[in-house]
Amino acid sequence: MLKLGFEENESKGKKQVMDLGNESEVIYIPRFLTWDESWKLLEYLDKHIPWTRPEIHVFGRSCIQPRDTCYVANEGLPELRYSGYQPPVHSWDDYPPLKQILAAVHEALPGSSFNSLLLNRYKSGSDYVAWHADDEKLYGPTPEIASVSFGCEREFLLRKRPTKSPKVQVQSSRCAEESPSKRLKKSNQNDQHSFMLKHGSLLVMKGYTQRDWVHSVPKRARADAVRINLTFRRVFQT
Ligand SMILES: O=C(O)CCC(=O)C(=O)O
Ligand SMILES: [Fe+2]
Repeated sequence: MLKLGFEENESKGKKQVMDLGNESEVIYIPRFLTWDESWKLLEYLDKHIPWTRPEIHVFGRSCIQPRDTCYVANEGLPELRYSGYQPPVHSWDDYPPLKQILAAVHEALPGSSFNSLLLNRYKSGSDYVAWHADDEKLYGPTPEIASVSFGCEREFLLRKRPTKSPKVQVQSSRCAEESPSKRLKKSNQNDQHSFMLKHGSLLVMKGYTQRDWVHSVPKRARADAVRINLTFRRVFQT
């Protein structure tokens, strides 16, 4: 099996470390994987992953998740459940390239040990993920989440949760429609951040980012090509 090389050098593009305050941090490495290996991986993932577009349930309403998804995890972990949906668990062994990407991510993030992976496929600019936090209990209080992107560049937004009555504005739904731009206008400059997630990039959310911030990938009319995103997570045994 070919090793995807993670080397700490200039060719990775500038590594950005963003301190969000209160022990929340985001790291962004634009050229984590090379352009060529990223195209091969995109092609492989598009073709071989058993994508589904499940029905999810939010606040008593059901809707079709506005993107394709697949879940891969180690055996014997507590099951993931979000928006009333429990994704079937697939095995790493059936998708060797996922293990290669996992190894490269582990190499880039010393001390990390991810045991699960949520994959998303955005077929076009009308696919999206609504504002949410990956704050499911099974990830613990300070989850490290490593996100690798392939294909069409899409905007990844981070927004601080309001300090008062946090539940009011935050959608735990990942399918609800809302206009991020309207909300963004109201908030402070330091309470919102945007990253154009490049083909082959790595973005890491750390510390209390899931407790204090929400994130989304909004619809974009002009994004006309497929994007695949992989988020590696560690599920804790209870
Ligand atoms: O596609 C992305 O960049 C983010 C996906 C995400 O936030 C999630 O799957 O929880
Ligand atoms: Fe997320």
